Amino acid sequence: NSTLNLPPGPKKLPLIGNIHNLAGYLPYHRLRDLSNEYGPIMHLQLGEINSIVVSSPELAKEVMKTHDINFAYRPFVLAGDIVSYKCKDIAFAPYGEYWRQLRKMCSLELLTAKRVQSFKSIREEEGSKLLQSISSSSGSPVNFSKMTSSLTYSIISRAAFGKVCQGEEVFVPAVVKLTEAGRSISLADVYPSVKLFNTFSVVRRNVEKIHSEVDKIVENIVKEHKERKRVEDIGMKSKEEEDLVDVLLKFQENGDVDSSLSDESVKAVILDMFIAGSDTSSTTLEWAMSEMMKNPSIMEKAQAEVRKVFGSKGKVDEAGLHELSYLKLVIKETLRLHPPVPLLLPRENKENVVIEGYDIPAKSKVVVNAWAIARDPKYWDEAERFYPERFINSSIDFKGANFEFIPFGAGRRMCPGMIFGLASVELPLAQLLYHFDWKLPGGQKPEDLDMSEDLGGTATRSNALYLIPTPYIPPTVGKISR
Ligand code: HEM
Repeated sequence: NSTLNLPPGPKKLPLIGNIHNLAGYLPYHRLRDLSNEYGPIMHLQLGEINSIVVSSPELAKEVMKTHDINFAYRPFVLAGDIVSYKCKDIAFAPYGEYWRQLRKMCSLELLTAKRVQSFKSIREEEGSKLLQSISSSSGSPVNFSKMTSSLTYSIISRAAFGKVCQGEEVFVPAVVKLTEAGRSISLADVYPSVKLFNTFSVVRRNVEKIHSEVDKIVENIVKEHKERKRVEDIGMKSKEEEDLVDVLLKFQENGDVDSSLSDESVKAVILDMFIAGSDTSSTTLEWAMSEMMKNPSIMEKAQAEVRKVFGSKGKVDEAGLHELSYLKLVIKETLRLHPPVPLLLPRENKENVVIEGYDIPAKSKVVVNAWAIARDPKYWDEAERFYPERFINSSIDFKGANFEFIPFGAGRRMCPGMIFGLASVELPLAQLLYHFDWKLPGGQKPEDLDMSEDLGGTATRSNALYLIPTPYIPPTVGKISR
């Protein structure tokens, strides 16, 4: 590195480089503080790995648009390698033909607006179950965080596996454990040349153990689907009845994915859907509700809108969601202040490249601090304030064209599950606002609500959100309709 003009960064220590600069902090907070000192493009040495941290919209655009192909690779992460069946999923697959085929499958069938729409009744039924369970605790505190997390897992479970699958009840808790274990950083990740770290890694042992439990269950689910398909001839199933495993098996059978969609690939993609698709939505629900509890006037406005749109219907359905323009602004503002994946997924560049006059060596780990960018007062007025109205008459959106607001990433590797994710947030949020009034427990005032964060699989609240629900009785309706 000594002959290169690397971006600035904190002083490096022998052997560990800058690892000590990150230990013990929330990484995206710490990286924002460091970038305030060293600038929007920073170099950190993490053991043997060159790590580049980008913290401005302009530089995010350089990485994810101008040099998109070069930065479309993912760095090696031991835990991710195990979870993804050696990169046979979408998120860890290296940029190339196999990954391209998987993404094509997402945009043609797996995660299209039409497919997401076909899961409407799943969302409505699971939402109604949640409302019933909250109703039964009316007047006493409910663990809102836990409830929304189990809601989004149920939605993805039913979308992925259909209705009846043996082992599903153990599968979800095992995937939660796997997601937690899968985020571990191991010595093998930062000292790849020391093969012993890879072979004898504690992370390897833990993750392999949980992964093999999960693998057995998902293997059975895939087998069940194949068997059912043989007996029933799934070709007769309408698209609305297909679940995600059915769709993947159809691609496998037709040889559409480079003739190489093995059973392992099917399992890897299904696990991706769970890991990438459930906590991201429940975290968004949790923060949207937290921000509205903190800002009662916003809560009132959102509730007034949903209660006006659905009026005396007695229930919220997806057909009317497009009328909830203020609720959509609330969700947008939640994703700005609380992007569930604050550092996106790390990228790796295949070739040496110069950015902002600095050398970025090939195979650097490149991190975009989307959280810091979305709170930067240079780009946002009253950046720390939760203010959904900021998006009225603004063309700024999260679809990957405005680099100051990239909760779903941008460019080739942008999240393919955005429509699915938003659908799993909008309906439940509207239902929860329509059917209940909400209070903080223990006489807490809005300003007392703790908003501190923790980085689990996603950037969640550090303490679960407890709220007291009081059922709202719509003008001409006596009970929650199912
Ligand atoms: C609020 C919900 C969600 C948010 C905020 C979110 C965010 C993200 C982000 C930031 C990335 C990395 C993008 C990049 O590297 O530029 C990503 C990747 C990905 N997401 Fe999502 N996501 C959400 C929901 C979902 C859902 C519901 C699914 C699937 C059912 C999904 C599947 C994926 C996959 C497969 C990738 C990897 C893409 C690739 O590497 O090519 N996500 N997501």
